[in-house]
Amino acid sequence: MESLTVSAAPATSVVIATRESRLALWQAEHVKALLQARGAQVSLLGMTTQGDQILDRSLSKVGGKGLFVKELEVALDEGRADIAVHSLKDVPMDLPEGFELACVMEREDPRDAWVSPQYARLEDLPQGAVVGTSSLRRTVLLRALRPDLKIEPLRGNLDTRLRKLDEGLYAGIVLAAAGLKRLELSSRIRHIFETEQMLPAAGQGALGIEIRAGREDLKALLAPLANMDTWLRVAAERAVSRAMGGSCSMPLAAHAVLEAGVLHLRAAWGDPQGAATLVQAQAQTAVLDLASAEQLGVQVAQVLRESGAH
Ligand SMILES: NCc1[nH]cc(CCC(=O)O)c1CC(=O)O
Repeated sequence: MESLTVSAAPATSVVIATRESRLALWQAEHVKALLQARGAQVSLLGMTTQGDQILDRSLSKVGGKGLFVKELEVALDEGRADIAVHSLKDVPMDLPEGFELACVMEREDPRDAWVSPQYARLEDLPQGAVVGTSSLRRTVLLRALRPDLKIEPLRGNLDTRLRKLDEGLYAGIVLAAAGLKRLELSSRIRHIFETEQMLPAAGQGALGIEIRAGREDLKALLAPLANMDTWLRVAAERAVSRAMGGSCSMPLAAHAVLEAGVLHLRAAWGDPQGAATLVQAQAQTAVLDLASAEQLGVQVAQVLRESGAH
């Protein structure tokens, strides 16, 4: 198993750049508490990103999920902050030159949740019911399960999405279980989809900490926060996305589990304009390090492409 080589003395004071949604603040506070417990002085620098501001269009049309991390990276670059805490799902496959992922932390529930005031499960929806999601992945997975449903766009942070549901615009919506659990909104969950039914997005439920490349003092401080099992799983998942073209705005799902040293990876792709059927692939390998996890991802992506994903 890969270990983190650390050569500098750990940083003692840290500024965390964070978006200001409730979930982003929860995540930043979570890391703050962990670092404070290790004796560091920690403060938060809150900021609004383009991803938070653009609510009327699908992110895949205006530049993708990178919009959630760009401003935070500028703050790191200018030295106004030291680290940025991200939902890994929102982090582009390749970080810009000069930045790196210092660690991947323990994963929350990676699955998707069904949220609906009226219908306990997706199966209970009447023909043609309206389901809210702006995720291409959720759209193609929902369509494969229920081709009759009408999928309508739904953007905004978790509270905004729940409010739009409560306003009656949708029969139900699909959200990441992780965000709902972190914000103590689990009571809104009617049903959690098994991963076989609704394959999660690469990195869903995992947090990653981004730093400017070469900040060895920060790496030394953050090393104990890393969870190697999660890191191996998301390395494989993210490698599928990268090998499929790197864009996060793709109708692509990738999910890995680690059992007795064997990494099992599944991926699915759907054509939002084409048939409701999914292209699926899976593979497993005894995993030794991040490089072999990524190799598994590349292999699965190749099978997807050979089966018609593009
Ligand atoms: N796309 C937005 C987003 N980014 C991260 C999460 C929370 C779950 C996670 O940490 O992966 C969510 C909400 C959602 O997809 O419902």
